[in-house]
Amino acid sequence: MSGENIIEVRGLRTQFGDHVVHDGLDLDVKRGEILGVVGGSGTGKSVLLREIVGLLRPAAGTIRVFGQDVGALSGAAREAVERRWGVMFQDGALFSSLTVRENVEVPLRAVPGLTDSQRQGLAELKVAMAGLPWNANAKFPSDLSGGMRKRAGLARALALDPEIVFLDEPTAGLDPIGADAFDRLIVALRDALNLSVFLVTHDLDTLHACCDRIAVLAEKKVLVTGTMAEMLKVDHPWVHEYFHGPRARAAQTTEEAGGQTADRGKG
Ligand SMILES: Nc1ncnc2c1ncn2[C@@H]1O[C@H](COP(=O)(O)OP(=O)(O)OP(=O)(O)O)[C@@H](O)[C@H]1O
Repeated sequence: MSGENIIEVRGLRTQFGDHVVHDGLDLDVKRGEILGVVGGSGTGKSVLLREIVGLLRPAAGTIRVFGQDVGALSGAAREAVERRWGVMFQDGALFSSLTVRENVEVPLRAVPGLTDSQRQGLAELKVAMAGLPWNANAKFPSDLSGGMRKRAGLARALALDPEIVFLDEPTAGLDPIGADAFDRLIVALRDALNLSVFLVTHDLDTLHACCDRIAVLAEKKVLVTGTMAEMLKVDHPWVHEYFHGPRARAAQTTEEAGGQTADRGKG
């Protein structure tokens, strides 16, 4: 991990009508790190992700990615920046009428000069990198398990060799073994591809297994950031309950037992 901030959010305000979700939110993501973003339901984790990737416009504040103010970019400059990140949405957000390989080909269609067979080959490579078997390429999303759909969504997020991957609750709905495998895949891909990862999660096991740092959203901002060890010392009611409650103890026990899945999600 370098000290360079690959994402910098400053003074972010998000408002839907009278409902203020973020007010004065600051956040840094460092190049090469896996940052876990946690917080109670409705604290605006997914909205923050959507704002950083430009799907929602904040009411105020700046978001710089790769040093560029993404809110100020348009046209070709904006597209060039968007090609440098990949997003995996919670449900995979796959096109149901396309096969897995065709879904992964969608972002590759924007790359000039690729022949059909080069594009197909690249898509198949990403499908393999996401840990899917060869025969998944020709399957439709409806033929896949939830875990396989997530891997297909990840393959699509990796299509353009991104520098940053955004993952929205990647292990939600997975069984413990599938979730453990996904955690390991995220770390392996970060190490192999030198990715920076912005990971929204409720999953304490994922925080233990994957994240270099954690950012806690509460009180309309990033209340605190730090390592898991630092989170354990934070004296704030929500943070304390989250990191010391029964689920946290189960996750800690699992980690101490060498990452075995037996206790994952219990508590
Ligand atoms: N397009 C929208 N219009 C109006 N309100 C919205 C919109 N998108 C999100 N919200 C509201 O913003 C708040 C934050 O939503 P968000 O989905 O980011 O929460 P979250 O922290 O990801 O929650 P969870 O952990 O439950 O997924 C919620 O109160 C939600 O209802």
